[in-house]
This record gives sequence, structure tokens and C-alpha cells, in this order.
Amino acid sequence: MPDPGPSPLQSSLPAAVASFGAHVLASALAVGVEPAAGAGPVEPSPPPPPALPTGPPVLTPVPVPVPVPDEGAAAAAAQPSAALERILRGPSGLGTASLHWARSDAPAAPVPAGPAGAPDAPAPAAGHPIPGLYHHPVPEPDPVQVEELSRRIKAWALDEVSLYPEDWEDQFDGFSVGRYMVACHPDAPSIDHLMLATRLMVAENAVDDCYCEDHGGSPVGLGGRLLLAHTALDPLHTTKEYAPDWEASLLSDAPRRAYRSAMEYFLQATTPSQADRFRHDMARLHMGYLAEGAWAQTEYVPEVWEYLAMRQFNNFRPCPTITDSVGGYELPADLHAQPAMQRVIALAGNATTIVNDLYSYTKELASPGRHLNLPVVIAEREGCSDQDAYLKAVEVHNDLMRDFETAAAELALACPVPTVQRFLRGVAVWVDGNHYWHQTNTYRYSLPDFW
Ligand SMILES: CC(C)=CCC/C(C)=C(\C)COP(=O)(O)OP(=O)(O)O
Ligand SMILES: [Mg+2]
Repeated sequence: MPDPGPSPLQSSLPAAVASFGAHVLASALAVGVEPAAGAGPVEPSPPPPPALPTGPPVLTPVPVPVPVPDEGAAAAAAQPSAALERILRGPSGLGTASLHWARSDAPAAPVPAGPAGAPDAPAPAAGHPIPGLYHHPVPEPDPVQVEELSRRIKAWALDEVSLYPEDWEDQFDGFSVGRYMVACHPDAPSIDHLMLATRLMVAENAVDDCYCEDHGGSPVGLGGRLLLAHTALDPLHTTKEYAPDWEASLLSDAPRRAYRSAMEYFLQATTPSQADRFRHDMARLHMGYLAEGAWAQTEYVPEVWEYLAMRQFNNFRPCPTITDSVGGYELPADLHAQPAMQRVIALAGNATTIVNDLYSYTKELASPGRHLNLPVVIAEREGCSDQDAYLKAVEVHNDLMRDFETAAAELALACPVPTVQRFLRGVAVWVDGNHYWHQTNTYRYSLPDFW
């Protein structure tokens, strides 16, 4: 990995960010951290529900310990380096030990296969980072949590939503969604909270695979399928005559069963504005799938900027933006909607998604037809070799990562509200966990021979 260089936390506070809506800041400081869902012991899987379950158990709200900055905005602005460094280091006060933030100061190094040094440390997963890719390594996810989450998500997939036929089991296991979600949400207070993210991740991939890609997907008719599936997240309000047909449709294929069930659990554990934020992000995602499908259908290779615009929508964004729901607290809607926060979220989503383009490059080259990803589009549109295009795509990713970190650091400094600080760290940790999962998922991804 290249030297990450000076921390973005060293950057000075631009006037535009310093003026981050004073009224919003004042109201947010009054709001503080509102738990949306609570910690609890690891629960066994709920019994299989009837065809249309009445709803999962509500997570009991309990306060989540979050450090409150001990200095105001003025003091933080006066000492930007120290204040921002503290934010990115994460909580250290009394009662914060369980918030074991993933980012470490350790220099990045390829993760070797084989047993870990410490006797009780989890064995490092296999896989090498892409040479030159700017990223932050994370500690190995807790194997006990991974095992329990993996057990529970498989039970949900099989018993509650009949997600896949028997012969897809290897692919489901190889996806390693339990390891993915534990790495991305180290501050989740319970397995129940992790399950919120894990069900949605599985459901989102089921829709992508079955409607868009290699498990029967096609651009033909995609708009209709996606819209009807979207009603599992954003329900149809219609007349008595037509409602039963719509309800039955939500059980009629695996993607819709998965969306419907995952959303039902999510609704039980979150506030209406968190749920609506998620719906909006999913509408963005579906619009991105449609643009990708339309270009595949007409065999259009977009310009690089057009591709990046499509990939900003066909994007991991719905995953990091539920970090507060999974953490058991809420980032208030008016703070989430601020342009500075929206820029941070978009840059994080874009960096994580280009990580996918880079790690899935060889898989997509081997798939039938031409699968667009950033290196493929750069090679075609800028007339360079596959290798040069790939290396340029790494640089695009690195620029996005640095811009994300700078924007997040500036916002953290401008808005010393506990929920904002925690949300920004949650997004940053999701970015790092996402890289970890791509790097270590050697079942799914392998690197090209460019170095
Ligand atoms: C989990 C989620 C919201 C996914 C949405 C979009 C998506 C499937 C990706 C960003 C992954 O990209 P891709 O379809 O290229 O995945 P693979 O390369 O096949 O792993
Ligand atoms: Mg890909």
C-alpha cells in the first residue's frame, strides 16, 4: 500500500464547511444521541413465521455509550489536528470499550494465509490487497460473532425466505456475508443489529443476481421487475380489490421474499426517517441498475464520467448509510440531509464501489458478454492497454478515497455533534471493512496479473 501520507485531519477548516448550518448544529446539539434500537444478548433465530409473518420482535431500546466531545466547536477549530485525530481514533472514554473501532494505526501489509501470531487471535483470512490501492487494514472480525451471524443468516435464508435452491449453497457460503458484516459494523451492539444489515445485504445481492446478472438476470424487462420489487420496500397503497394480488406478489420470487422480510425486520428496529432514508437509497440503486441494463442492451460503452455517474447510483451506498441503525442510534434526518454529509456519503459509496470494480475485474472479464467496470471503460474510451487502464482506475479510486477522508474530516470538525461524529466513523469503518471483504474473498475474486 502506498504511504497514506499526511492525515486529512491535518487539513484546515474551509470557510464553507465552518459555516455548516448554525441552526442545524444548534438543534442537533440539543438532540444528542438518540438510541433507535438497543443492545441485547445474542438471541436464537426466531421460529419460522407463517407465509406472511406479522413482524419480527422489536429490538429493545437501550442507550449506547458514545463519547461526547469534551470541547466545543470553537476549541476544536482552534486545534484542528488534535480534535480531528481524536475523532478518527474513536471513543476512549469510560464505557466505550465495546466500541472497538476497526481502523488501526498499523501499516498496511498483505494479509498472509496461515495461523495468527497470538494464540487467541483470529486466523487472518487469505488474500492480498491490490498493489498501490489506498486503504486501511482492519483487525480480523471476531470469529465467534462471524460464526453466529453466519448460522443465523443461513437459517433466515433457508427457513424464512426460501432464498436459494440447494445447489447454490456453495455460492451462498462463499459470499461470506457474516464475515463481511462483522468487519463493516464493529460497533453493532448485538447480533440482532448485525442481522439487520446482513439480511439487507443478502436481499440486495439476490435482486442483483436474479434480476440483473448471472442467476437469470437480463436487462430485458428489468424496469418492471425492479419497480415491483421496490414495492417490498416502499409499499403499494391501493384499493381493497387489488391489494391482495400485490401482497401475494411479494412472496412470488426469492428477491421479493428477501426484500420484504429484510425490510420488515428493519422497520421494526428503526425510526420512520431511517427507513425512508434507506428507501431513497434503494431507489437510487435501482435507477443505477436500470442505466447499467440499458447500456448493456444497446451495447453502449459510456464515457468515463458517464460510467462514474451510473456507478454512483449502482453503488454500495445503501449499506454504509444504515450504520446508525445497525449501531443502535440515529443520525437525525436534517443532519443526514446536509450537503456536506451528502458529499461524504457519496464519496464513500463511490470509493467502495470502485473497490468492487477492481477486485471483481477478472471475474467480470470471464463472464459472458462485455461487463462494464471502470478499467474496461477507461481502456475503451481512453484507448489504453488493459494494464494501464486498470492502474488508472486504481488512481481514480485513491483520489475518491482521499476526497472522502478530507470531506469527512472537515465535516467532523465543523459539526461536533456526537451522532455526526459516530456516523462519520461508522461510514469510514464500513469503507475499510468493505475493502477487507473484497481483499479476502478469494472464493469470489482474484487479482489480474498486472504487477
Ligand atoms: C449490496 C449492494 C447494495 C449492492 C448494490 C450494487 C452492487 C451489487 C455492487 C456495488 C457490487 O457490484 P457488482 O454487481 O459488480 O458485484 P460483483 O462484482 O459481482 O461482486
Ligand atoms: Mg463487480
